[in-house]
Amino acid sequence: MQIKVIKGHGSGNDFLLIDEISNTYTFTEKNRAELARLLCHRETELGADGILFVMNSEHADARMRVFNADGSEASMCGNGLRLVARYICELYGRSEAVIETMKADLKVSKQRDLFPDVHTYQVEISPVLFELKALPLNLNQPTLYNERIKELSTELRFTAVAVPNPHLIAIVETEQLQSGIQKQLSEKVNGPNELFPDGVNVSFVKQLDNGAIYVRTFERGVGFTNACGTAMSASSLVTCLQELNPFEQPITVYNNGGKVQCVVHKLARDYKIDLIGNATYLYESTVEVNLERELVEITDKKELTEEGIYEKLQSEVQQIITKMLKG
Ligand SMILES: N[C@@H](CCC[C@H](N)C(=O)O)C(=O)O
Repeated sequence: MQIKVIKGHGSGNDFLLIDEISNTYTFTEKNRAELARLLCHRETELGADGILFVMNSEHADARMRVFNADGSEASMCGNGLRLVARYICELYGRSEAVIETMKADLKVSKQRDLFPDVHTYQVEISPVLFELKALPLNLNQPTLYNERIKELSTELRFTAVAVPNPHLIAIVETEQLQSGIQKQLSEKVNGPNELFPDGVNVSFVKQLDNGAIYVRTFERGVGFTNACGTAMSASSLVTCLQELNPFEQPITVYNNGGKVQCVVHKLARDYKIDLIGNATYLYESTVEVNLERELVEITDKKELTEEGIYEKLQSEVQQIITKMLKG
């Protein structure tokens, strides 16, 4: 079959966007998982952290489904939603839209560029759930807030939150970032294990100046990625709850692929987060895919020029991260 894809990224978290609104593909559920495993594989010419399928919605402007590189489906994807926001706003000539995701309809809108000439979108991250059954996390307590999990580490304290995909977050110091502990415990909770039967995204967060944090995430179904939008949003929330950053004010979140801003809103009964960052396209291409024989061939490719502009933001951020890690 022939498939048109757009390769893009949000903070270096890269995706293949497939438009099922304008094209009449007849993918089965099995096909979507197979396409994710095949096209995202880094040894193919494409390679990505996941696939974003953009579909018609019965009640919203469009629907997003996100598949991780291992073929598992995630309920949400913050960086991916910014790409879908851009795609739908440009497709319909709008500056805002509502996108249906697995568990919620989310507002998205075009914003002033975060960095000169970098397309910037804001997406809503909601619902926010602290009940352990929402992740799920099998511990004999209702929630986990800044607490130890003895099976994972004797020194780190974790908060568990679903937004609504599952996240485990630890606020750490530079030495802990530089140790191998994040990889070790992330692999444990994302392999067969009793604590997190569905796996979990694991983030280490370091507070920088007031109003700025650094977040590194090991993503469920992928491994370490440059950035994870839902993780940066959940991490911002955790820093507000620990009074490291204020609610209702922009928090700059540095990551290995760039930077975003998060604003954490405290509502009457719960929280919601605005995630604001780039939606950068790298190229558009047509691929010939044979799922049975696991073959992919790019038959047409149009490079776009946006990455050169984004690299300026990226090099500024790299200097900040290097300085931070040197202490
Ligand atoms: N990178 C995404 C999250 C993608 C899904 C995640 N790996 C999961 O399985 O929950 C983001 O930007 O939020």
